[in-house]
Parts: sequence; structure tokens; C-alpha cells
Amino acid sequence: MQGRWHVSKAEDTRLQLLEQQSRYESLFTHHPDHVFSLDLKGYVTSANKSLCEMLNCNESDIVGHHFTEFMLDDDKAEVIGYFERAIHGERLRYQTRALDLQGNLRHIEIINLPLTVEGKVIEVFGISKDISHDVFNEEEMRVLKRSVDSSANGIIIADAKQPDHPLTYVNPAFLKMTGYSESEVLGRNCRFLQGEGSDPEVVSKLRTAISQGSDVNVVIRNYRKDGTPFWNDLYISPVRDNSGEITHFIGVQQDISRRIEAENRLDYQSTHDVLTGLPNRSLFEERLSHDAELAIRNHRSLVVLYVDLDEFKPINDSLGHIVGDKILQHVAERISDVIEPGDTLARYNGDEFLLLLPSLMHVDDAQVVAERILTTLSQPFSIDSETVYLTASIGIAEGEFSNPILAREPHMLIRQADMAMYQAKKGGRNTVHWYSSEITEQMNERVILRRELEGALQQDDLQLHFQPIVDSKTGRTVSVEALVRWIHPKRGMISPAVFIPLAEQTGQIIAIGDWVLREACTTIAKLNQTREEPLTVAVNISPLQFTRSNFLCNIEKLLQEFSLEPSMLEIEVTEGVLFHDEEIAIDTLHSLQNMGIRVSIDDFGTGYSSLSYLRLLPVHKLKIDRSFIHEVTESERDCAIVGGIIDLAHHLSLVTVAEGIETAEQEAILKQQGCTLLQGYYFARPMPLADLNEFLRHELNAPLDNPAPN
Ligand SMILES: Nc1nc2c(ncn2[C@@H]2O[C@H](COP(=O)(O)O[C@H]3[C@@H](O)[C@H](n4cnc5c(=O)[nH]c(N)nc54)O[C@@H]3COP(=O)(O)O)[C@@H](O)[C@H]2O)c(=O)[nH]1
Repeated sequence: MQGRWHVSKAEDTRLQLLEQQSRYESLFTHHPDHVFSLDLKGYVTSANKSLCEMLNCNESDIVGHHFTEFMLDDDKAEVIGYFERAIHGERLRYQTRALDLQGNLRHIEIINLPLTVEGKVIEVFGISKDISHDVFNEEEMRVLKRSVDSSANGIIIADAKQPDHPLTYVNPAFLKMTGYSESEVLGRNCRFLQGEGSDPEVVSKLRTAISQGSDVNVVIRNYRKDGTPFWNDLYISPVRDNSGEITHFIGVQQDISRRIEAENRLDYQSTHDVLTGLPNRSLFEERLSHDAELAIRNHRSLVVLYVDLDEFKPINDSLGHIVGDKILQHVAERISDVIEPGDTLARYNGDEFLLLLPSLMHVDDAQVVAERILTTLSQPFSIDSETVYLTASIGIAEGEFSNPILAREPHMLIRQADMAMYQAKKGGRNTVHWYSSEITEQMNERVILRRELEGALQQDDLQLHFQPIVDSKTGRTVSVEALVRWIHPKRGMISPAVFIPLAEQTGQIIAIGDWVLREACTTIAKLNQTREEPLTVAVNISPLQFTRSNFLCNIEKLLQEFSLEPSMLEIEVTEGVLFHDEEIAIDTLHSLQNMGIRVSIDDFGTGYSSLSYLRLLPVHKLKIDRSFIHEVTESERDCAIVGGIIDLAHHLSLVTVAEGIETAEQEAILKQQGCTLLQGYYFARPMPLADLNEFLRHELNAPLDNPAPN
């Protein structure tokens, strides 16, 4: 009985051991972590399924191999150290790296457990876990944090789950940009960056996006700790967790103040005149369109003033551009001082200003404004050491709200004001003229005339007439003045007084002038072939033609072509050529003198320039303007002026010509005053070449007034 009991107890123990072993084996085999055992030399004695899976191999590829075979060379010494400590009974946990059979790297965490029997370590158990994923995540997080920390953009993170979304992170760039310290901003909503200059619309856009959990990009004016503003280009995005719930908001911001300032500067430059700081043409036109819309909506009228300085060019040319610029700046200031805040004053062109009056109580008030402008401009301008007197001509155009043109083409108002200004100029300058539809008709007339003049040039409708100029002593023709005529196919002869000023404005004078010069040279060359005493021909040259670069060259070619002595050609210029471009004009005068061509100052006495220029200029003749001759017999003043001019000319060794002599009395006075040459209807009107030939033939046969002594 006792023996049977012994047998069954031993059997029980064996069964229990078997059960434990099977439990252990099952735990070992199916443990989700990698479990292995090493002998005291470090050779693998067993490895579970999970370890084989991690190392991509079978148990036989591991068992019997030394654990270091699965380690990186760099890590071996350290891990051997841990193993040594384990075989001395220490339980250890450490992280290292393993290589699977294909050479793939794994980050693992190992626990080394020494297996001790009767106080002696007989084996070392290892339990390891693949932590590659965690390590990569951690590394990724570290890189991300470093990137965010070192980003040049300001980066902020706000907690979306806390009330008022307090900041939980700000990077150094943010602190640098705003001047705050971390402790001053963490825990606060970042609206502390906003201030009175932050556009409420932009702020509301931000708020809406945040409340809707959507991305948003705004450019907002923010303020640094010291109160200085900056332009913040801000992107805000929600950050969601795995369930899609917004946990944070991330903001990336950039200080774009410099860019905005540069853009603003560019914008300002493209809409303002650099010299005066006034709006320029394009901004004026923009405001005109805008104010026209308002005027129509509010049943009000709109008024445009076109202000053009009188004779500014001569001032600019004679005093220099620096003084000219300063005058324009003063003009801008003075006009600005007499207008109301809602009005727009713009510099339109060189010396032309535009004024838009959108809110007049009565349209007639524009006249008051215009007169105020004339008054303020009439005060002398003291620029450096110069005192300058200025006047202006002002054109006014009214845009009635009911006039469809205002809605369709508000810019027409500028054109109309321009036309009115032109009339103001014609009306004697320093005056105001209101636009009327008749002006348009006149302007249309100009447009037609201009087009027809173009045709005249091509169809040979121009003709040259010649007016004799006689010696005051002998009464004999010594010269002829070439005067152009336009023989219009329908309108007959059109006076040069009509088309020459137009041609000067359109530039057609160049072609006309070239034609006149050629025609004059060819005629005088032919005329003189049969004359004992050769005649000279005087040709009027417009300022534009005179200052052209090829002017002298053209003349030289013509003289050569017609074998004409240079002294046979005279150039008549008005004082205006000097103001056109003084430097070029003086050079040209010297060149003409060197070529042997004489120059007369035409219409002398009508310009306002200083007489001192006569000392300096290489001119030969003064032609006394016919306005002085007209009254010379009745007006003592005119008589004195004419006498003065003749005296002055004689002292300067200049020849004088009196033009516009119509009566014997006028001739007598001029002769008495010692005028050298005489010209006028009294002697002969301008005539075509055929008539001139006849006139000269007749003159040759007539006895001399005062025959020259033998
Ligand atoms: N650049 C150019 N200008 C030219 C040319 N041809 C003429 N002109 C200029 O046109 C203006 C008008 O000229 P016109 O109608 O020919 O008048 C000239 C004479 O007819 C006129 N004149 C001459 N004598 C008398 C007179 O006794 N009484 C009177 N009422 N008029 C008279 O004067 C004009 C000549 O003037 P001026 O040139 O100043 O000597 C005129 O400004 C012409 O210059 C051209 O080819 N090119």
C-alpha cells in the first residue's frame, strides 16, 4: 500500500513537472515579445517564434550562434558589458540595435534575466521588444522640434481644447519678431498682438476660420511689445488627433513689413507725381471715374479745372530746371492751399495741373476756386535768388449728373477742360474759360485742318509768296521774305497765321519748313541768275525746326545743291527760339554765323526777354514788329520805342528792318529815324513768284528815289 502510494506520488510529481514544462514552453513559444536564452558564453540556446519573426529567420539560424552576431559592431562592446553583468546575477534593461538576417536594422529594448540555480547563474534569459517604431517617432519628433525651434518664421501652437485657446508653444523666431519673452506669452491668447491698426475685417476672418476649424491665411497689422507695428503674414491651421478632433491650432507667421512698405512705395510712385507729391494722371482719372459715379448717384454735378501755367517753358529754360522744379512744387502747394479736403489736385503734365471738384454747392463756385488759384499764383515766387512772376490759364468743364457722357466717359471732362483752357490761352492768358459745345466745334475744326494740312503737304497745295524788303535810302528791293501759303482746294487761300501755329503744335511745321527752305533756295538761285545786284531771301524758321539736329546739315546741302552763296540766305527767328532750348539755339546761331548765313530777330520787341542777350548773340538784323509801326505816326510812345530800338541796333552794329509799313507817313518817320530796311504793303504785298518777277522788272526800269552818289 505504502509502495503504491510512493509510486503515485512520484507519478504526480512527474506529471506536475511535465505540466509546468509545457506551460513554460507554451509561454516561451507564444510570448508576444522576443524571448531567448543564452549560455554563459553568450551562445543562443533557445529562441521563440516572435524573435525568429523579428530576425526574419528560423530557430536554427539563431540557436547555437553567439548573440553578438546579431549586433552592430558599434554596439557589441556595450552589449557584451551588459551580458557580463547579467551572468554575474544582475537584472538589466537596456536599448540597443539588432540586425536581422537580411541586414535590416531594428531598435530593440532588452531585459536580461539571469537564471540562478542554487545560487549560481546557469543561463541568461532575454526578453526583447522591437521599439523601432517608437525610436523613429521619437527621432522624427526631435527633428520636427528642432526644425520648428530653428525656423526663421514665427511658429505658435495654441491649445484648442482650453477656453480662449492659450498659447502652449512659441518658437524663438516668434519671440524675436514680437519682442516678448516666452513667459509673457504662454498661456495667453495671441490676440495680444493686435492693436488699433489691425483691420477689423481681417480679425473677423481669422475668428471665423478658427471657429469653423478651417485653414486661414491673412496679412494683419500686428504690434510688437514696444508698440511698433509690423505686417504679419499669418497662416493658421487646425491640428487634429486620430479621431479627427481639433486639439491645437498651429500658426506660422512672417514679418513682411519690408515687402509691404516696398509695395506701398511702388504703389505710391505709380499713382503720384514724384516732384510735387500730388496724385498723377492715372490716380486722377481713377478718382474722376469714382466721383462721377457718386455724382450721378447723388444727383450732383462734377467740375474739372485744367490749370496750365502761362509761358512756363521760357522760365524753365532760362532759369534752369532746378528752379523750374521748385516753382512747380510751390505752385502745387499754393493750389493745394486754396482747395477743400475732398477735392483732388493732380499734376497732369509738365506745367499742367488738374483739379477735380466733386462737392460744390453750386457749379458756379468753380469760378471762385479758379479765381482763387489765379490770385495765389499771381503772387511773386521767390526761388533761391530769383523772383519769378507767373500766371495761368484755366479751363473749366462741368459734368452734369444727367449728362450721359458723365456716366459713359467721365474722362471727356478732362478733354473739355483742356479745350476750355486752350480758349483761355487764346483769350490772352491769366484767365478762366468755361467749356461750351462751341469749343468742341472749334476743336473739331482744328482736327479737320490738321488732317487736311497733311494732305496739302502731299498734294503740293503749298505755295511760296515773296514780299520785297527795300533799302530805306534808295527805295530799291534788296531782299525778299519768303512767306508760305496754303491753297486749299475748297476754301481757297488759308493764311499761315491760321495753319502755322497748328503745324507748330502738331510737328507738321518740320515738313513745311523743309519745303519752304528748298523752295526759297531754288527760287532765289534762279532769280539772281539774271540780276546784277543779287537779292537775299529771308526764310522764317520755327523754334522746333531751328533746334532740330539736322537743321544745319539740311541748309548746307541746299546751299550746295543750288550753288548758293550763304550770304544770300537769311534766317528769321523769333526770340522764342532762345527759350525753346537756349543752349542748342545759341550753338546753332554760332554755326550759322560761321557758315556765313545771316540771322534776323523777327517780331522784335514783342518778347519779354532781356535786351542784354543781344550783346551775346551772333545776329545780324532786328525786325521791328509791325505792331509798333502801326501806330508810329499817332503814338508818341510807339514812335519812341521804334526810335529806341533803331538806336540800340545801331550801337550794336545791327541792321534794322521796319515791317508793316502801310503809309507814306510811316515810311517817312522810319526813314527819319534811320531804319535801314523797310517792308510793308506800302511797297508791296507778298506775291507769287511770277508777280515778283514782274515787280522787280518794273523796279529796275524805274528811276531811283535817291541815286547813290558816283
Ligand atoms: N515758320 C514759318 N512761318 C511763316 C512762314 N510763312 C509765314 N509765316 C508766318 O506766318 C505768320 C503770318 O504770315 P503772313 O500772313 O504771310 O503775314 C506776313 C505778311 O503778309 C505780313 N505783312 C507784311 N507787310 C504787312 C503790312 O504792311 N501790313 C500787315 N498787316 N501785314 C503785313 O506780315 C507777315 C510777315 O511777318 P514776319 O514773318 O513777322 O515778318 C507770320 O508770323 C509769318 O512769320 C513760313 O514759311 N515758316
